[in-house]
Amino acid sequence: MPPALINCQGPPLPAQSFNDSFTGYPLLSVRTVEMVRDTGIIHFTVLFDIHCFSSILLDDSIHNTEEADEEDVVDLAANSLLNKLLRQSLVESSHRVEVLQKDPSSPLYSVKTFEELRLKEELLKGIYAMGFNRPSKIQEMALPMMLAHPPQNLIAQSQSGTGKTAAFVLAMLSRVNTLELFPQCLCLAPTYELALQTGRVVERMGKFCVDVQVMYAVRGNRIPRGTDVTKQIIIGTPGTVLDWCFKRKLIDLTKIRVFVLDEADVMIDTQGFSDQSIRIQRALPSECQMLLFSATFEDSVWQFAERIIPDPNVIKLRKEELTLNNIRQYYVLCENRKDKYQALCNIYGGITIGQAIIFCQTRRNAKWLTVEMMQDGHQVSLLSGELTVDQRASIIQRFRDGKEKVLITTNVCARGIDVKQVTIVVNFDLPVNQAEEPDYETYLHRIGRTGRFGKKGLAFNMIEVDKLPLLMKIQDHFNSSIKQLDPEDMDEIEKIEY
Ligand SMILES: Nc1ncnc2c1ncn2[C@@H]1O[C@H](COP(=O)(O)OP(=O)(O)OP(=O)(O)O)[C@@H](O)[C@H]1O
Repeated sequence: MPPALINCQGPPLPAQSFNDSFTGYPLLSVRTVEMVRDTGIIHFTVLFDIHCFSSILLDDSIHNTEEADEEDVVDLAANSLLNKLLRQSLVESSHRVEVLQKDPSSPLYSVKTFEELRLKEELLKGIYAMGFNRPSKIQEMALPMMLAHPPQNLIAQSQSGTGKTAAFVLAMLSRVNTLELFPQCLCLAPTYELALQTGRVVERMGKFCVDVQVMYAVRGNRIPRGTDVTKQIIIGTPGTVLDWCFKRKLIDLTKIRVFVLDEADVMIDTQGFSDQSIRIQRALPSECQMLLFSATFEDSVWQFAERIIPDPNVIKLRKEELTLNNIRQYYVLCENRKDKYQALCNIYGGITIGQAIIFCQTRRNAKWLTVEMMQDGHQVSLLSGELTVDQRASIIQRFRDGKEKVLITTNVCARGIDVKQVTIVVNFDLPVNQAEEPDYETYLHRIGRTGRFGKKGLAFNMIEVDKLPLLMKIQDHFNSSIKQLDPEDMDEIEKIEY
């Protein structure tokens, strides 16, 4: 898509101001700003990129491109970053924390306050400055283990947002000896952006620990061989850390006291990262404290965790389960895409809809639907995989703020993104896997989000006749009823309440 040009006149403004003035339009981003002074008037030439549905309106050829027909694959690292960017507070769980001690006979400590941890004054100040009043559920159990003497190893699993990062950052900050100017704590993260996010937490929590410094071992941060690295906390991606340790000799692994492997589930999903992490871990001294964190605990994560963390304590906090119990599910039989859209309009016209998320299987369908709805005057936004994580975050935030009533998306947002006020989910296309079988997990994630925290939700499935057997399989799988709805019967539609 070629960039577009705006010419305008006005007072002198830095380029950033142009970006700021376009932040209300997440689909526009400023590429360059040129300023020309002409007899007292300043002319600006702003070159900006138009993303998403604006591009379709301007470029019909998109319907014919292969790219437009792509399904969005779920990118774990991008989702994790998105979650972090959007998170507003701690995620609570009603489950109990499960603890498996390496030595079951040793007493199990938990804390209810940060004071009980006897932290350095400046660290406690940093915690309170972040607005933390008391440890989160996982921190209550994990912090005493992480701060124990002698240090103990830990594998901790709990869903995103439950306070794991804050816990290991606290452990790293409390173990740094500020009189020693060399790397003492090493944290591995799966991507550059995730490393930066962790670094920000170190900087915020360590705000009053003025002698503690962080450095990023990430691609692009080129430090000449032989440089004397004096920063005590290193956060980086496995490949670059390996390079810094073995090739460039910037980090002496034998002096590391705390080793953290964050987002283990994302890490093992990235080719080569498990082996690189294991090579790093093998060079650490035996007394180094080793900590591993993961938001999920499939067998593969568990196997990796056991390989890399010797003699661990294990802490798990189960996730709130998604359920379809509070959700009334309907299906509408349709001939084709146009027909599905018509049915959607009838439903939309028949019931009062607060906010809705509509899921499509491909980018092409999502774009097509966005254009149709916009042309019919609906306020919609489109979220699909070609957007950067920042653009996705901005679109979701606008939707959360109620600026658009409908969010059209692909599987890119099927999991993990909470918008509490959404009560209606539409499957414009059923989720299917590569074998063209129903994707039950994704169905549950798409729809289960509406009926959370005891709220009631509504789900509509738009089904082509040949897809009906798939829907029946979904119904059987979840042992829940999905009722047929006649999209022409407005009386019936109007009776649906939520
Ligand atoms: N004890 C606490 N009290 C209040 N807020 C907290 C506490 N601990 C962490 N938080 C906040 O809760 C949010 C989630 O915490 P954190 O990032 O540590 O969770 P996480 O489990 O590491 O999530 P992820 O897996 O996405 O990294 C953050 O906004 C963080 O500042």
